[in-house]
Amino acid sequence: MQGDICDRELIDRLLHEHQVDTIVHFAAESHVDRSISGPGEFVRTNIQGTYTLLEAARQCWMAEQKTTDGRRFHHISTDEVYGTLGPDDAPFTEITPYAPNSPYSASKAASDHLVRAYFHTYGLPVVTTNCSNNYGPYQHGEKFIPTVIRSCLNGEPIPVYGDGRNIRDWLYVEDHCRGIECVLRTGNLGETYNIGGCNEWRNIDIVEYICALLDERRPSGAPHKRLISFVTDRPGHDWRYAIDATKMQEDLGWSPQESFETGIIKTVDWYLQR
Ligand SMILES: Cc1cn([C@H]2C[C@H](O)[C@@H](COP(=O)(O)OP(=O)(O)O[C@H]3O[C@H](C)C(=O)[C@H](O)[C@H]3O)O2)c(=O)[nH]c1=O
Repeated sequence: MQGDICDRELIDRLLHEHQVDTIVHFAAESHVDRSISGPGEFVRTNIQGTYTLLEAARQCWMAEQKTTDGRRFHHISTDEVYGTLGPDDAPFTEITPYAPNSPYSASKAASDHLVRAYFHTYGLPVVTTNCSNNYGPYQHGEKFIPTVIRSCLNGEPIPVYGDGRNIRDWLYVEDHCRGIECVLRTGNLGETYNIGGCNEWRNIDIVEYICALLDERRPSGAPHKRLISFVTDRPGHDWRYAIDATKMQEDLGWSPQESFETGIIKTVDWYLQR
């Protein structure tokens, strides 16, 4: 669906014309750096936009059609709402307190709270999933892994923020999709589920791994590692994210199928074949 998520008339029309009974709410401004340079659009899209969708669903399903049977509002969110971890901290679980640090994560936390409130106050049938860092084919070029691969292929500096020791938990996009499908089919209404890749990597290790893969698959005469360029750190840069996906595993039988090593080969090959 294309259009402005804050356009209530448009959303109402779509819900009615297509007799929508399931909403999977992916729409968001998602890039932390952009939220630092321009937080307003994140407040509008992520908070106002989620409110607009929730209100439209409540009006259509509850006020007009007067049934929530077979209806479901699935809100896609992020592990960034939990803030940052230290080296020895346990990974985020569904009961980790919210502590967002960037305008992006604060706007997603606000949207999660609105979704929760619509369940508790109005009984809207909602579920929320909070995922770790996605990667794979077709990812937006602003993200880290596309930036690394593109820089290598163009022979340009690979920008690594700070000392490159920040850690992320990498989730292959198809594992995320399988997780969402699983929650859509069998997740309990009102619940939240953490979907993570169980793949914690330091940024610098990711860069070196991709450089080595490209040295084999697209040799350029000199090691791609030479392109690594440490640049000014992101303000308020969260140090580590990691998800404990036990609830997904034990309650719904989901676990990621890709290791980082298998997922990154598929991703790099997708760029090489384009
Ligand atoms: C773009 C870029 C990033 N980085 C570093 C910053 C992070 O430590 C790491 C990943 O950065 P990226 O901006 O790709 O992703 P996060 O800031 O971790 O956030 C992402 O994962 C979460 C779950 C979401 O919810 C966000 O929507 C999504 O954008 O690489 C660099 O070192 N250089 C770069 O050029």
